[in-house]
Amino acid sequence: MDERVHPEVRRIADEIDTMEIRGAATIADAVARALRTQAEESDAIDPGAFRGELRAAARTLYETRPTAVSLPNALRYVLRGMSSTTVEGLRQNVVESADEFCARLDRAQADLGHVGANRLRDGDVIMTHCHSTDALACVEAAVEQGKHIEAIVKETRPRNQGHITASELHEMGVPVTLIVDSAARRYLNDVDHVLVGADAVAADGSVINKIGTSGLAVNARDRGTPIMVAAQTLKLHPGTMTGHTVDIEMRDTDEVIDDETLAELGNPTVKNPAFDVTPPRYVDAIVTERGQFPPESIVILMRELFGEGTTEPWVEP
Ligand SMILES: O=C(COP(=O)(O)O)[C@H](O)[C@H](O)COP(=O)(O)O
Repeated sequence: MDERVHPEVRRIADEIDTMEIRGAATIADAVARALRTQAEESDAIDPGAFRGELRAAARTLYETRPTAVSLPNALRYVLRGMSSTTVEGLRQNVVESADEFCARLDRAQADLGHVGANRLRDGDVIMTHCHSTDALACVEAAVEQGKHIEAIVKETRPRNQGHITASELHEMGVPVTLIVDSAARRYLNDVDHVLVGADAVAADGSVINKIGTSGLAVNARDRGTPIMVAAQTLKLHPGTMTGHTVDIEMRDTDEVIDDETLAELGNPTVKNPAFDVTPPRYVDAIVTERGQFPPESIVILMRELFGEGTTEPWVEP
């Protein structure tokens, strides 16, 4: 571990790694705040040392989880603000960029919520997978508009993030039916929209989200149920414009089965991918704070936002 990295940044990195901090938007908010702390607490004596410290902190955060592109996008946003030639000026740059980033994130989610809410009608039933703050912002806005929405919530094995979704929908006054993941197809006939979030959206409109999203989308398409992805532009993956693919995180097998039970089964191989890729043909709309897009046209928005490429400011020059 790099000694220059502040203990608070390490703590946040650990919590992202163990998923106490999870979900793409929440991770982005946490890493921006972590960089802010690193800058505030830095005792670097010259601008070069300060930049090196911030790079080291960013690298520690970057290496926690590979799939949610909101993480590197947040690091880029905060670090690209470093333009001053003095330590005090650089500190100020980072604090301001981090604050601006977090405020924009909140605003984007609220704006996206209003766009998504327009797709939902009074009396609609949605089906959710995992827990997405962007997706729930759409439901919240619809409820605030006075619409009655009901939800069928998939539990989302192995980590059961569906429980968080069920509890937050309940707090909004949305009646919830909780189902096991394998019951999704059975209940799709009762559903008006599948509503999920995204960890990354690729330039071709593919959606990378919690494992099980692609199977749900294929089944929904088969039943004619529209699939709506709520993803603020922070989830757009700039690297995919230049041919890079999205790395799918493989997590520990102990999330799936404990060692004792595994041994009783004769120690079969266990695979635990955290995410999957839903091709654009199974997605009806990607809802962002900039409006809704058919997945195939998302690349136009990406070019506008990122140009043709991006930097990796956590890499040593
Ligand atoms: O797949 C997940 C979370 O996976 P994990 O639990 O493994 O982090 C969420 O759907 C997206 O991150 C979007 O969330 P949000 O809309 O809150 O950014």
